[in-house]
Amino acid sequence: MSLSILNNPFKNKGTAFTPDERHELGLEGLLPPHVQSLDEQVAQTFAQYQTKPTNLDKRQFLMAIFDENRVLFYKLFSEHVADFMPVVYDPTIADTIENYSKLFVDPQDATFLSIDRPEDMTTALKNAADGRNIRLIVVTDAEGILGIGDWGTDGVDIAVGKLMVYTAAAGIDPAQVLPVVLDVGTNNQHLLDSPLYLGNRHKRVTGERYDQFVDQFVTTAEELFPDLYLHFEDFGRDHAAALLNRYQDRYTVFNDDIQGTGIITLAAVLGALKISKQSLADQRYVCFGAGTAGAGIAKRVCDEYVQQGMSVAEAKAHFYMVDKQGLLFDDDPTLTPEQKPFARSRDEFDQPEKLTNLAAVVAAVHPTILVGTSTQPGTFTEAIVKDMAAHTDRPIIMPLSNPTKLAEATAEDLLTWTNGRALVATGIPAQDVTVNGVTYQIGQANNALVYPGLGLGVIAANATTLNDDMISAAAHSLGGLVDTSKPGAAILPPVTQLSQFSNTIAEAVVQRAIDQGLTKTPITDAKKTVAYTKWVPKY
Ligand SMILES: NC(=O)c1ccc[n+]([C@@H]2O[C@H](COP(=O)([O-])OP(=O)(O)OC[C@H]3O[C@@H](n4cnc5c(N)ncnc54)[C@H](O)[C@@H]3O)[C@@H](O)[C@H]2O)c1
Ligand SMILES: O=C(O)C[C@H](O)C(=O)O
Ligand SMILES: [Mn+2]
Repeated sequence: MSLSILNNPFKNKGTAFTPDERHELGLEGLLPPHVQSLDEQVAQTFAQYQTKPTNLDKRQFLMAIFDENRVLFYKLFSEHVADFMPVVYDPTIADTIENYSKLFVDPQDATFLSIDRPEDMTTALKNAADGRNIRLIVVTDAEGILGIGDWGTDGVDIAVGKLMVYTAAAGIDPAQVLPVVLDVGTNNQHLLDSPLYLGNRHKRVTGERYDQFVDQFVTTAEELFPDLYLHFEDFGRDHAAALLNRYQDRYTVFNDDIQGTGIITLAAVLGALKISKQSLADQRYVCFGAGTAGAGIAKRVCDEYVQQGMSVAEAKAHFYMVDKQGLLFDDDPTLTPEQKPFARSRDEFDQPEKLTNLAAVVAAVHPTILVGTSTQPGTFTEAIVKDMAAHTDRPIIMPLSNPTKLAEATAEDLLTWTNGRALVATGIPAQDVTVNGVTYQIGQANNALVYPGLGLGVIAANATTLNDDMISAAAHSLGGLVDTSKPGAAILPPVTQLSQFSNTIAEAVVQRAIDQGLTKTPITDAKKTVAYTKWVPKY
């Protein structure tokens, strides 16, 4: 019993156990005599954290604390959110995924579901829940981890990391969450060849068996955990939108890459327009990399046009999608269902056959908004950016591909090339940039700025569904928080305020659920409901 408490991160307080507790729990002699307060533990561990030379070392150190003591981990995280985000989450999480099998020491309470053992599904989920009331699952099949591709079982860390941010940012109870990886194999040859690889050593299963396995997972999880909010993360382009469409009317589900990214990028656009004092109606939008995120964002921004009073056809006329083949045309048989609504007609252009790359499209279209979700580093070149900036005063440019090594451009280059005129947000955190004596703060257009608050709202409301209205409310609540009074202001609120605006988002989402009658039980006060639901790290 005594050792099981020290080994249970949900119950362990380590040196903070009082003499009475030590006596009651049979811990006499199992801890050093001095009793520390939580604050003392936080100060000591933070000092130790600061001695670690690299972000990967820092993360390893924090994960050891996570494995031992959740309260301490989240108290520490919540006091240093902006500091820890790039270490616990993106971009360092990409390094941990790329080295997962090599660095493995602990499964970190994740659930590993193998397509080769579907008969174990129920038992596995029950084992992992261990009697806990699970309200939130982040599930991945790891086919499209960030922009780094297929990582099989090793992609489980994205589910673990996303959940850490949920709790640190929005106070989701860490005892009510479950990270899940669906190991359906991997097409990553490097993993298949690696003697250390911990996942199933075969190619990805696709088709009917894949669909059945995912379906078995969704229905089993929903049955075991009836108040579940199910977050899909980093599925491949062929599955992400299809799965969202399949389940969103039946269950309370969310796709972060489609919807989370859509919300944050719309919020960034609205923030930018607040600064430039322009209207959405006057924008021309180019998406570079029309995959899961690119199409998800375009849909969200397009819906905003419609909400502001345009017809769907008028709204779509503002969008130009570019993928590997160049501008997407409606006669292209390879278009995905998500790309189709935005494909253009060749008749609109003098020389459509020339529009096979981003530079040609920018030259032809003169976009005012350029969003990068292509996974192709450095593709927002100086020539392209200068061409764009020659036709608009305040070009809105967002290189969103993660991690750092895949970004389409750096904030510094974008501001330098445009003499400070570009309104920029990046996927990963970026330092301030000074151009001509003005210091520009760079907003982070990463879905981590919205999914925690959105999730807290959905969970607090115990919403029966997550619909477009609630999603739109989340985006708008964030846009209102941008401080445009100073020159160089960022187009999104800073990560240092993540806890505050997660709360704002959650309240807006609960209110919208109440207004639409979508709460499982009657709720009257959104603010109180959110406050009541939040978990606080304390002993
Ligand atoms: N900032 C955020 O919050 C956020 C959220 C989601 C995704 N992302 C990033 O966006 C990127 C894409 O993610 P995704 O989930 O959409 O992946 P995806 O695979 O679904 O989409 C990538 C798209 O880029 C296209 N592409 C590849 N090479 C190209 C090229 N040379 N020119 C033009 N297009 C090209 C692909 O064909 C595909 O359609 C990743 O780097 C990911 O980290 C960022
Ligand atoms: O994980 C992130 O940093 C954001 C996003 O979900 C992505 O896939 O890149
Ligand atoms: Mn993602």
